[in-house]
Amino acid sequence: MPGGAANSKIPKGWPAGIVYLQAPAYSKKLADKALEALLVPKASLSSVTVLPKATGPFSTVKIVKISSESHPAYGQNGLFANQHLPPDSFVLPYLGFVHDRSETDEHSDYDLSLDRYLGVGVDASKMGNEARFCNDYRGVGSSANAEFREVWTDIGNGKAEKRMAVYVLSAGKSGKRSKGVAKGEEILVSYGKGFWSERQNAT
Ligand SMILES: C[S@@+](CC[C@H](N)C(=O)[O-])C[C@H]1O[C@@H](n2cnc3c(N)ncnc32)[C@H](O)[C@@H]1O
Repeated sequence: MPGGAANSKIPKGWPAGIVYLQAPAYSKKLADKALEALLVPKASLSSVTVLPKATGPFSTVKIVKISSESHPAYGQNGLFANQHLPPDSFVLPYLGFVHDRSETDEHSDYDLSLDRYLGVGVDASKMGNEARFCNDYRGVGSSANAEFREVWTDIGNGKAEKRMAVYVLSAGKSGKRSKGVAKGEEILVSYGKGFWSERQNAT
C-alpha cells in the first residue's frame, strides 16, 4: 500500500516503489575480499564496540514531507526526531544496496562510502530505511546536528557487520551542542562540500 500506513513493518510516509530494508542488501557481485572485510568474527573486534542489531521501523524518527517553501528540499521528504535525541547517541543504521565500484551509480544521491579502500558503498536510492531521508544542513539550519559514522553490528552467529549509521553529533568541547536534537527538529547531516560541487559540475 502506498505510504505503508497499513503495514506496521513499513514506516509511515515510506514512498511506494522503494524497498524498505531491515538489513543491508548485498550485491551478488561483491568479491569475497569485500565480504570478508564487511562480515568479521565478533571476537576479532575486541577493542571495538559492537552494537546490538536495531530493526525498523524506528519510532525515534519520522519521515516528513517538507511543506515549507523556504526549505531547499521543499516537496521532498526529510527525517525528523520523534523524541529528544541526546548528543552522541545512535539514531539508526543507514541501510541500502551494498556494492563495489563496478556497480556504483554516479547519479545516485543516496550513496555513502562504506569501505573506501575496497571501493564499497551503500546506496539507498532504490532500497533502504528511514536514514535515506536525512537532508544536508545547507540552507536549512546553521550547522549539522547529526553525522554518518561507521559502526559494527552484532548480526548473530558470532559475526559482526560493518555498517554506516546516523549519530547525533557530540556536545562539543564547549558544550554548544549539549542539547542534542529536540523532538520535532529535523535531523541534518553534512554531505560534504564534494557532494555539492559534484552536483554543480553535473548540471
Ligand atoms: C539523501 S537524499 C535526502 C532525502 C531527500 N530529501 C528525499 O526526499 O528523498 C539527498 C537529496 O535531498 C535533497 N537535499 C538534501 N539536503 C538538501 C539541501 N540542504 N538543499 C537542497 N537539497 C537537499 C537533494 O535533492 C539531494 O540530492
